[in-house]
Amino acid sequence: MIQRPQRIYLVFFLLLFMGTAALIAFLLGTAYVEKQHQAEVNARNVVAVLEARLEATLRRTQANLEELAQRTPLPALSLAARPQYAAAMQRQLALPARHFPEIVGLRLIDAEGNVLYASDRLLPQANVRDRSYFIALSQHPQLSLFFSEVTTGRINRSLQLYMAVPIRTPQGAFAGIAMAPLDIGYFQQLFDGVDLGPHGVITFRRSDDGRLVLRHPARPGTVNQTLHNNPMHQRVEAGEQQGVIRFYAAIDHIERIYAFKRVGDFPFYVAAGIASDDFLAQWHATLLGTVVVSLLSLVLLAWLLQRLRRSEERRLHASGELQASEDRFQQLFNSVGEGICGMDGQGRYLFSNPAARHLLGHADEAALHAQDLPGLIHGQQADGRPLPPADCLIRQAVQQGQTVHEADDVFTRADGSLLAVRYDAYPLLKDGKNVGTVLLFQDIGERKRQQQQIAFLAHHDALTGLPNRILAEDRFCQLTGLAQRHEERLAMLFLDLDGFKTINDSLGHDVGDEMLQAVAQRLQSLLREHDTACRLGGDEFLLLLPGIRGMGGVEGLALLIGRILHGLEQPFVLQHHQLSTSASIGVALYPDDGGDFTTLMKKADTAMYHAKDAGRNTYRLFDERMNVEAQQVLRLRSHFMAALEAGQFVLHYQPQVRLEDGRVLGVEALVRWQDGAQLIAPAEFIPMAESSGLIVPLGEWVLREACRQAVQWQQEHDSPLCVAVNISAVQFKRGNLEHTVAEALAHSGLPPQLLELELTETTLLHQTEAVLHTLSRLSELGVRLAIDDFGTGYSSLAYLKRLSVNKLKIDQSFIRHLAEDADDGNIVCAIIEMARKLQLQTLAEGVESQQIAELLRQMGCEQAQGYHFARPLTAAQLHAYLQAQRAGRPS
Ligand SMILES: Nc1nc2c(ncn2[C@@H]2O[C@H](COP(=O)(O)O[C@H]3[C@@H](O)[C@H](n4cnc5c(=O)[nH]c(N)nc54)O[C@@H]3COP(=O)(O)O)[C@@H](O)[C@H]2O)c(=O)[nH]1
Repeated sequence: MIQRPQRIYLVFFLLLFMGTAALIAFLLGTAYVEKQHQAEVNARNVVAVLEARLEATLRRTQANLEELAQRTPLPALSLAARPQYAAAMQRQLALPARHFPEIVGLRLIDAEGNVLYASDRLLPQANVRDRSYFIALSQHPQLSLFFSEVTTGRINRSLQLYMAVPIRTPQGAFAGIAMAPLDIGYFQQLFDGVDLGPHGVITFRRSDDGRLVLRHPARPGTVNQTLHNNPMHQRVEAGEQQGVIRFYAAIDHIERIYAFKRVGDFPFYVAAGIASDDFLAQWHATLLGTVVVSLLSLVLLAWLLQRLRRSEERRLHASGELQASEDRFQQLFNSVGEGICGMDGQGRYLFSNPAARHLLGHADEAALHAQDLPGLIHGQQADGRPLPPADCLIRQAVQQGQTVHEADDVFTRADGSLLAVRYDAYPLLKDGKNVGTVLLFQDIGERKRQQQQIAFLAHHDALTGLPNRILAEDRFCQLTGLAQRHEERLAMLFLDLDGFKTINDSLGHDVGDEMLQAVAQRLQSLLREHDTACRLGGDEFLLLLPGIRGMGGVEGLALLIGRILHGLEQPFVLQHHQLSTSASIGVALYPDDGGDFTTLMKKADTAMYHAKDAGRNTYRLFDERMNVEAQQVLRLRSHFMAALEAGQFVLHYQPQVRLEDGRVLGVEALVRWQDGAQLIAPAEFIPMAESSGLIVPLGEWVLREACRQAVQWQQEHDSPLCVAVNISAVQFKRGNLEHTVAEALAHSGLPPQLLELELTETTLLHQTEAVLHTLSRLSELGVRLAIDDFGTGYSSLAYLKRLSVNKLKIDQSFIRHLAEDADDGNIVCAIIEMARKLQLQTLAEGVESQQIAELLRQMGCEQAQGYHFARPLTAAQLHAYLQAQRAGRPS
C-alpha cells in the first residue's frame, strides 16, 4: 500500500512529468511545423527561380525559332536551293546560336526531313524524317511548337531536347521546320547551382505524361521515364499550376516536401523536393537532444524527488519519533512515582508532575505559580523548628547552580504536615545555560519506618520485643565497660522455663507464644531499670544484671533471683487458661567466670542445666566442676559418634513371657555400647543421644539389627518370636520413622506382626496430630504398638482409644513393691482392668520374683518381663535360653 506522503510525491511527479512532456511536445511540434514551413518556402522559392529561368530560356528559344521560321524564304527550303542560300542562311542562323548558350544550334529542315542549314557543324546528308518532332509537326498542321524526348545528340553526343516550330506556306502547307536542340547540360548547370540538402532533388518533367527531362542529382536510366501514380504529377495533370506536396518518392523511397510549378505555358513543370530527413535533421537532433535531456532531467528529477521524498519521510519519521519521545516523556513525567518540580533562577515555581503535587498535597497547580518553592516546601526541620534559609540546600542549589544528591530531609506539605523525603536537585539547562533548578524527590517515610523496623528486628525478638542475642551482646559490652571502670561485677542469668514444651504442645503454639510474651513482660517488671532482659529463642531468656557489688554481692543477687523465680511462679491467665510455670536459672559472673559474652553465656547455660537437674524452679551459680562435667558430656558425644560409625553397639534381648504357661512370646531389644571391654548401659548414653539427635541413626541401626535377628530366630526355632524395639520421642520428631520401619522389615523379611514398637507415654503426650498420623501409618504397615512405662505419664483414655495400641507395659515402679504396697496393687489392678476393657494386652515390667509373677497372673496380667525370667541376654545366650526352654529345662 502506498503511504500518503508517497502518494503526494507520486502525483506531483506524474503531473510534472506530464507537464514537461506536454511542453516539450508543444515546442517540438511548433519547431516541426516551422521546419516544414521553412522547407516549403525554400522549395517554393527554388521552384519559382528555376521556373522563371526555364520559362525565360524556352520562351527566348521559341521566339528565335519562330523568327527564324518567318524569315526563312520558302524557296530556300529545298536541297536544290541550298547552295544558293547556304551562305545567307548560315549567317542568319549563326547570330542567335552564338548568343544563347542553352542552344546547341539552330537548324532548318525541309519538308522531306533534310537538314538544309545549321548554325553548327552538320552531318552530311542528315535527315530527321524519323525524329518525333518531324513526324509530329509534318503530320499535325495545328501544332505550332513541339518538344521532343531527351535525345543524345548525333554530333556531340550530349543530351538534348529538341524544340521545333513548323514552317508553313501562306496556304498553310507544311514547308519545313526550324529546330533548336536545347543543351540539357545547360539546365543541369542551372540545377547544380541549387542546394536542397543531401537528399534534395530537382526534377524537370513534361506536364503531359510526366516524362523526365532532367533530374538533379542525376539518376541513370530515369530520363524520359513517365510517371504513374505520382501524387504530384496527378495534381499537375489535374491542372494545378503550382503547389506543394509531401510524399515518399517511389524511386528512392525518401519522403520529401515538393514544390512544383508549371513552366509558363510550356508542357513542362519543375519540382524541387527537400527531403524530410534533411529539413528535419536539426529538428530530429533537437528532438533527440530534447528527449535525452528531458529523460535525463526526468531521471534527475525523479532522483531528486526520491531524495526529497526520503528526506521528507525521514523528517516525518523523525518528527513522529520526536512526538513519540515527547509523548513518552510526558507519560513518564506524569506517571512517575517520584515528585518532579522545576523552578527558575530565583526559585520561583515553574512546573511539577502529578506525583509532586500529590506528595506535597497541592491539588491546584495554578496556586503554585511563581511561588518561592524552597520557602514553600523546605522551611521546616524534622523536629518542626524553622529551617534557616541559609541552611536550605535547595536554595543554595538554585542560587549557585549546584547539584544536590540524595539528601534526606523533610518537606512541608500543603496542610503543614511533614513529609520525609530523599531529594536530588539539578541545574535546569536551556541552550547550555543554567535557567533554574529541577527538584526530584520521593517519599521515604515508609522506607524509613521499614528501616527502623528492620533495625529493630535485627536487634530485638519479634515475638516479645525484648532485645535479642545481638543486642544483648552489645549491651553486655557496654555494661562490662562500665563495670571495668567502676570495678563492679555483672551477673549473666540464663533462664529457661520449666515445662514450657508441655504447655506449647498441649495448648497450642498460640498459647505458647502468649505465654512467652507474658513472661517477657513479667521479667521486665521484675527487673531494675538498668537491667536487661533478652530472649535467646524458644523459652530461653538471658538477663544482664549490672552492679552486683552495689547490691550486696552474691547475696543481693540471690535475693533478686529469688524475686524473679517467685514472680514467674505467679499464675498467668491466657485465653481463659490459668497457667503456672517456673524457671530454672543458671548464673555466671563477670569478671569472675569470664570476660567475654560467649564464655559467660556457656557457663550460665551449664549452670542452668544443673538447676534443672536440681529439680527445676531454682537457680545455680556456675562453678568450675560444672564445666568439667559439661566437657565430659561433650567428649562423650564425639566418642559416641565415632562408636556409631565403628559399629560398637550391640543388642541384648530380654524375654517376654506368658504368665499362664511361662512360654516366651517375644523379646525386648535393648541396646548396649561395647566400648572396648566396657559395656555401657543405655541410661548413660541414650539421653545424650536424644539431646544430640544421634538417637536417629542409632535407632535405625537398632531396628534393622532387631529385625534381622528375629528372622534368624524364626529360621532357627521354627516358631514365631515377636521382637519389641524402643522408639524415642526424638525419632518421632526428627526421623522418618515409617520409612525406617518399612525398610527394616523389607530388608530383613520379617513379617510386620512380629515387630512391636515401644513408645513411652511422654512421647505420645508431647506429640499430637503428627504422632497420630505416624502411628496410624505404622499400624497400617501391620506392626504392633506397645506403650512403655505405662502409669508414669498422663495418658488419657481417649488417646488410647484413638491410637492403634496393642499392649500396655505396666511400669516397673508399680511392680517392684506390688506384694507390699496396696496402692501399687490397686493401680496395677486398675490398669489391667482398663486394658481388658479396651481389649489391650498387658505386660508387667521388672518382675523379679515368682511371688510377684503369681500375683500378676492372679490379677489377670497376661505377660511379664524381668530378672525373674531372664536378664537382657546376648543373641547367643537367648538362643541357648530358648532351646533350653523348649527342651523343658531352665537355662
Ligand atoms: N530409645 C531406645 N531406648 C532404649 C534402647 N535400649 C534401651 N533403651 C532404654 O534404656 C533404658 C534402660 O534400659 P536397660 O538398662 O536395658 O534396662 C532395661 C532392663 O534391663 C531393665 N529391667 C528389666 N527387668 C528388670 C528387673 O526385673 N529389675 C530391674 N531393676 N530392671 C529390669 O529395665 C529396662 C527395660 O525397661 P523398658 O524399656 O521400660 O522396658 C530403658 O528404659 C529403655 O527404654 C533402644 O534401643 N532405644
